[in-house]
Amino acid sequence: MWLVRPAQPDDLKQILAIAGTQGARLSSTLPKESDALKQKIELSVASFKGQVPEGQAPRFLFVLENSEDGAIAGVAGIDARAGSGEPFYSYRKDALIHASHELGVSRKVEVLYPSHALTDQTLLCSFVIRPELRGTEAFDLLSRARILFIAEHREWFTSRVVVEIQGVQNDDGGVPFWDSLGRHFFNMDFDAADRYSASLSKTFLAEMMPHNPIYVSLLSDAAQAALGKPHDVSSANYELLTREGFQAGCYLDIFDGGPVLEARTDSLHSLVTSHRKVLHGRHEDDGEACLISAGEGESFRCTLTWVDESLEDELKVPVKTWNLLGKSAGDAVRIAPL
Ligand SMILES: NC(=[NH2+])NCCC[C@H](N)C(=O)O
Repeated sequence: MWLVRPAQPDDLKQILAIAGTQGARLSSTLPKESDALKQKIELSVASFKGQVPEGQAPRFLFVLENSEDGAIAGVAGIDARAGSGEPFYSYRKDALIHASHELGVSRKVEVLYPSHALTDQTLLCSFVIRPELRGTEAFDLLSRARILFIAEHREWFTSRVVVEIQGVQNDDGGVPFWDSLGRHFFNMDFDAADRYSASLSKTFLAEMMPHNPIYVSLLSDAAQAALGKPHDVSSANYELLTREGFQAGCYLDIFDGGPVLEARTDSLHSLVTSHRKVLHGRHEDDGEACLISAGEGESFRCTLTWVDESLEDELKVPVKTWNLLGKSAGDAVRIAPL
């Protein structure tokens, strides 16, 4: 069975392997270097315990584990505050009218403004899954388990949630938006910049990022076409998040021009449709398939199960679900329809 649980220091090797399977091509906020990843896991462990060091914001990292052999097949994160104490960078796409009454011309010009507006909003991040699981139930579980976690610990998170979606990258590794813009200022490949931004400090962004607004019409045609477009490999993720109620607004990723999706936390679909129930009685493998989560903080677990709901708040699930969640009769769980 598939289980989502908090990442542990022992998972380091397996998580590194997963971060690698993405290939250099795929960006995520998951560091691909052992030391940075180790630190990220340590901060996550402290976050789940509610013991984040002074001056840092909670950053949670979950893994998708195959309970039969303990193999990890995916990773997903939540940063309680985007930027985690530092500014969080985006571009805001806006428009200006350039017009001359005398000449009788009027033109709408798109402009990208560097913005820190999303700083401190809750951020879904670091989503990586084995490619063969993309779009499956395990994929749903890994992504949506985070929303059940937010539902269960609502006070840890802010009233809005954002997600940066990977933007367009060609098969040869070229990133049109980066090649037309970022490359001129950062003087490095997209992959290098992407790697730096996944490591813990981001001072290089403050130093290298152009401070002035960018006129979209001065970018290459390919870069303009890529603005706000998700990468093909992100499409399953994009669709899932759209079903959760996320929408693309005016914000774009500063490196690849990918869309930034936004939602009101309290309207997230899995949050609204999930219910707290009490575990009671056993049940066979049939009925309604659901996501089920249990446990607070470091003991949080989430899996897929068959449920039989009775009147009142009692819930019957198969014995193996009880075992996987480490819960017994009378314990509270949360379920959401698949
Ligand atoms: N594809 C990327 N790595 N883009 C950089 C994202 C940086 C992120 N918004 C931050 O401020 O931390």
